Amino acid sequence: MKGYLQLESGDIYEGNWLTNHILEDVSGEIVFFTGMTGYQEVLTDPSYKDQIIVFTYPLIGNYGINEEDFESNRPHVAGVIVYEANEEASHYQAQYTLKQYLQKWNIPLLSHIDTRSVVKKIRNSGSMPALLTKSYPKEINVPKLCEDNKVSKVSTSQFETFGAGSIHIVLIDYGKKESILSSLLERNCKVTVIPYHTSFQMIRKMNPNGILLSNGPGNPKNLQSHLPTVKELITHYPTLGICLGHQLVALSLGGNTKKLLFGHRGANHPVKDEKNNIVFMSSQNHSFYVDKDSLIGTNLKGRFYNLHDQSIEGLVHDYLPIQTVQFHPEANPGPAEGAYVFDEFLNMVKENNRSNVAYA
Ligand SMILES: NC(=O)CC[C@H](N)C(=O)O
Repeated sequence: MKGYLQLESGDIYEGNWLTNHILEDVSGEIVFFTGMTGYQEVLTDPSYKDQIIVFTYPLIGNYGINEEDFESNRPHVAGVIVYEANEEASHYQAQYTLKQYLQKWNIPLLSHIDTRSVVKKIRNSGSMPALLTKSYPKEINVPKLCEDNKVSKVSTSQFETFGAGSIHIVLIDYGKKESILSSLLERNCKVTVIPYHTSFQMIRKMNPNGILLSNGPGNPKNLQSHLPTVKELITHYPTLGICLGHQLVALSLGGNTKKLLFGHRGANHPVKDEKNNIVFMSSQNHSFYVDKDSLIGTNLKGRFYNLHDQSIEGLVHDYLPIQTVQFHPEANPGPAEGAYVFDEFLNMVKENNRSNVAYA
């Protein structure tokens, strides 16, 4: 069955609508991911909530979908665009093909779209609203993007504790990836995952040794009303902020975030760590970034930089034990070269315990 991708710019692409029983049109912000593998992790990363994802690698689905590599309990993308979708999954762990999995969750999969051309459009004009439809669009009817609070759609509603280590980390769930939790558990932490709107007083009662502010979907400025809590947390506890968490730390201390033209989404973004004077490859998924000039007077300083566009990839604080990263140290998908950020964070937490800094 034919299907169409319409961009806000007016461009229309014809492809094959593979998830046949899904009849409705879907709309969302169109973004692209450049990794050759890792589509399962991308589909289930809550930071992709409501986005239409274009995979640039021309053959997606070879190894199917398995039970091991989910980053959350369901896919979050609004729609999926590929050049070719492999309908036979050849991997011993595969439980579904890509199409079966998306069909199960009512998410349209459109193939044989000229993904190169779509990506060139996005690179020139920026991430934009797009529509996936089964009937040829006769007029421009791409809905505007909805600037809602997407974090509220993906954060947990429960308090849950994992692991039994002596270091207790409270993980604030703005739409966390499972790999962030497992990165802490592998390092023998006790981790309590909590809803994003939990108050400072309640977190304080949990007596954490450190705070991890997770990744999450949408514009960080949609969480304006939560910034006072973030500020209170980071001035009382050693903190690691990842992606959205990094952006919230910057906003809460008076910095500013802006939107990139087309975002960073892939598994090979080179990052420079100026503290250790090394360059490594990182996994990334973000549209927003912290504006360097806005940090003047905040006591936050850049430590990590993206070598493609020099944008900030991580911050440290002049005197508080705060570390933030825009990239994904938990990888999945992509290289784990930045995983030492978790070790540094836990060393910072232990050091803080030892010196017992009298924060408040
Ligand atoms: N992965 C993330 O946490 C993304 C953060 C934010 N939603 C952005 O797009 O920039």
